[in-house]
Order: sequence, then C-alpha cells, then structure tokens
Amino acid sequence: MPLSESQIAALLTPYLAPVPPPKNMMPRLSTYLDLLLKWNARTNLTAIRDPEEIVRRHFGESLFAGQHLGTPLPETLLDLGSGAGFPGLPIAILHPDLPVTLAESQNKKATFLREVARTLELPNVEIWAARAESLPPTRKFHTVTLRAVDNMAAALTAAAPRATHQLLLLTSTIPTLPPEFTPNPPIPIPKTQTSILLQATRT
Ligand SMILES: C[S@@+](CC[C@H](N)C(=O)[O-])C[C@H]1O[C@@H](n2cnc3c(N)ncnc32)[C@H](O)[C@@H]1O
Repeated sequence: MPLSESQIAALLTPYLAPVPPPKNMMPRLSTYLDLLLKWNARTNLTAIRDPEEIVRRHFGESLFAGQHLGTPLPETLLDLGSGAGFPGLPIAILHPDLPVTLAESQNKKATFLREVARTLELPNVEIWAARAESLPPTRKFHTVTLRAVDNMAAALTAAAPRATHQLLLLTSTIPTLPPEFTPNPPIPIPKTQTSILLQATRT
C-alpha cells in the first residue's frame, strides 16, 4: 500500500522545522518513494524495504541534514557516494535552487538517480556517474556531504580537496577528520540512538 502525502508528512514531522515546506516537496517525495520502491523490487538500491522506514531513515535524516547547511545556504553541494540519493536528493528537493551534484560510481544507482532527477524536474541536480575522485580537479563545492559510505577514511580523503567551506557527515562514529577541517559539536539525529550530524568547517 503506497503512503499518502499526508502520511509521509506525518512521518517526517520529527525531522522538520515547523515551517511550511517548499512548494512541491511532499508530491516530489511521494514520487521519489514510489520510484524507489519500484526499482528496489528488482535491483538492490537500499536494504531498507519498508516504506515508512525509508521515509524516516532516508528522507527524514537527509532532510534534517538539509536544514543544517548553514546560513546563507551553500552555493554548491556535492553528495559523495550518494547511493539511492541520500542525503543529496532530499536536500535538492528541500532547496530546489541549490546546485547539487550526486557522485555515485555504481552504474545502476546512477541510472536510478538520473531517472528521479528527470521525473521530479530538478534542473539543478547533476549526476556524476563515476567515482568522485574522477571529477575534474577544478570542480570544487562549497559543501560536501557523506552518509553511510563503506570506507569513511577513503571517502574523507576524496571529499576534503573538493570542499571549499565545509564537510557534513551523517555517521554513527566520529571519524578522524582531515587536519584542515574543524568539527562543531555533533548534533543527534532525531529518532535514532546512534546517528549524528557532524559539521566540520575548513579553517
Ligand atoms: C553504502 S552506500 C550509501 C549510499 C547513501 N549515501 C546512503 O546513505 O544511503 C555507499 C555508496 O557510495 C558509493 N561510493 C563509494 N565511494 C565512492 C566514490 N569515491 N565516488 C562515488 N561513489 C562512491 C558506492 O557505490 C555506494 O553506492
């Protein structure tokens, strides 16, 4: 049974500030969820299969990160190892004017990301269907996000030279950060025992 937009909104309440969401956010999240469930039935995009859990864990945590990008909003954002789009795609839905690049090296996941960006009509989303390390050296981003990457140390090595201002990590452990980045106190992510948001500023 698909979730209605109002069910999605209710599940997201703990993660969102009590302000009206941007126009089109709930319809876009609803379409994204439908696509994810459809694709996940035949190809393994995410191990979480329960729609409510997808909304809470993937959408909710990503949107929570999207509300901690700082003020003013970043000029550009790279989501390194985006998988099925987390946290980068919900952030792009929350901030449709923010140019977001999703780097994902697995072809089937990158194809899915393209399909979602096309269907949701998100013109500011770019899919980099290869390793982030292969982006041209001149490509830098105000903010680089990382969530659930398999090898955090390697991902941080790839992320650091790309981030002109900050790294934003969704993680359960505090990793050793590159020395040019200074962490702020971690922020607990709602409804989880262990996950934190760790923002680190280039100094
Ligand atoms: C465990 S998944 C997590 C995906 C997503 N961030 C999430 O939280 O659901 C990690 C993904 O990162 C991708 N990945 C790892 N290192 C990468 C790199 N250097 N460049 C691009 N993609 C990378 C992998 O292909 C994989 O799909």
